[in-house]
Amino acid sequence: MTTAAVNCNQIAKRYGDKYALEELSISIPENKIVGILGPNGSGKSTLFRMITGLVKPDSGEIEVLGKTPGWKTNRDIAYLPDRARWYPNQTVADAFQWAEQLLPGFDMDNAKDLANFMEMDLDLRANGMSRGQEARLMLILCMARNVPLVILDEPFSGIDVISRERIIEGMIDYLSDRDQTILISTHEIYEVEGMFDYAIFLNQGKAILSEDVEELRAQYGSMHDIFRQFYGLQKGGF
Ligand SMILES: Nc1ncnc2c1ncn2[C@@H]1O[C@H](COP(=O)(O)OP(=O)(O)OP(=O)(O)O)[C@@H](O)[C@H]1O
Repeated sequence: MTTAAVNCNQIAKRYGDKYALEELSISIPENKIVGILGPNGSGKSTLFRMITGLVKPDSGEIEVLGKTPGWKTNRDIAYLPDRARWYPNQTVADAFQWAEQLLPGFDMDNAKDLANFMEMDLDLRANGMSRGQEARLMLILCMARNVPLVILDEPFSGIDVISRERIIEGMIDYLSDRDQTILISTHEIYEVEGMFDYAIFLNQGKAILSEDVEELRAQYGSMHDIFRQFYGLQKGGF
């Protein structure tokens, strides 16, 4: 039987009179790479913030790794928020040392391997980093951690298309023998969908599909095709 990493039962979260999440009931299976997909404003980041305990549901129940989210569960979660900032004068190597001291489960050897395939120079200073290099650093800090749940909120934005393809290939390889649940939200669905074992499609705060990718492919075609069918995807993105 598959165990759930995250269970949401009839979750609602409202800002003013607008629902960010509404009647959300999903069960995210353990040890899978899961695409959390949907157009702008569909509730992806709100769901991630709720999983990390930063946002509380107005109603409904959420369980993460078998517990109510909060500081206790956060030791077991590596979270890459969509609007991260880095400190200006530190090098990549400094950032790794900082992470080794402060981030539970951070593994220096993993970080160095990841830096290698992402072509990150360890002497590069944060204030000299391009947006794409900063995105790589944040991704490495998150993925290098041996924790059961990793949340990557738009990890590839700012990374150019050629590097992105290489990074995604490297990630598939790196993640293939790790027992972790990885949640990834992305708008680069066409390039990334080969990574996913499971996908959840959100629309206006509700889950419209939540299924193994193989099942979804058999029923609807690619994840990109699902976007076309369910959200009226225009050519070139959404
Ligand atoms: N702190 C907040 N205050 C007010 N409204 C919010 C807040 N956070 C989220 N919302 C609203 O909740 C809805 C869901 O937002 P959320 O950021 O979760 O969407 P998203 O799917 O991550 O979007 P994107 O793809 O653009 O990152 C949006 O309508 C957004 O405006």
